[in-house]
Amino acid sequence: MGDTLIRAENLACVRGGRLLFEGLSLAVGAGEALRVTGPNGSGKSSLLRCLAGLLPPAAGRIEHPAKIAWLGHENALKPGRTLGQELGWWARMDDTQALFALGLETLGDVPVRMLSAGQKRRAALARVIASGAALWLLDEPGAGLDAANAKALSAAIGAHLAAGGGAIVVTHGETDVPGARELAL
Ligand SMILES: Nc1ncnc2c1ncn2[C@@H]1O[C@H](COP(=O)(O)OP(=O)(O)OP(=O)(O)O)[C@@H](O)[C@H]1O
Repeated sequence: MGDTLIRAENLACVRGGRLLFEGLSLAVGAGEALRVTGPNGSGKSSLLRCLAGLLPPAAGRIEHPAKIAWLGHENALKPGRTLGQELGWWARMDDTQALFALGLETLGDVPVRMLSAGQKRRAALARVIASGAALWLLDEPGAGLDAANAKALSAAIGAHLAAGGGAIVVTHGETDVPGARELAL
């Protein structure tokens, strides 16, 4: 493994009084990806929230030397602001980031609430890419994307890994994560 971006040992997660998983350990290094799979309700999103520091685990230890960018089911874009206001960093985007931005630039003056589901997802993904974080934690990132953008997402993850980043991606199979190991819950 390359430089460790995140390491978790013996994690347990309890939600609503129910034990979702225990004794779970994982590590992701530079250039590596983990694909988290499992049935609905098995705790994939909860695991990602624990790793992102948004949900305290019931047991275990998490260390992440790397800066994290987390993408949940919601896109965390303010509905009343325009896309241009929310993504005011267009000028800083490079070619890879433009994969997602492509086609969105013309929507800069549109309030976020009027964007389509796929457009919002692409904007949220563009923000992850532009964050500069080494470790991406992506919860069903391909939700709402058409085939071309799903492919662009996989390419963006691949480019991130090739550049020494890492990713943990929750997916029901809609996102191809190049070279990923699988963690099945
Ligand atoms: N805030 C909460 N309070 C109580 N229980 C919760 C809470 N959030 C999630 N849960 C429960 O935790 C369990 C795991 O949910 P989680 O969203 O982590 O599953 P998942 O594997 O990501 O599911 P899906 O594939 O449907 O997205 C579910 O039974 C859910 O009802």
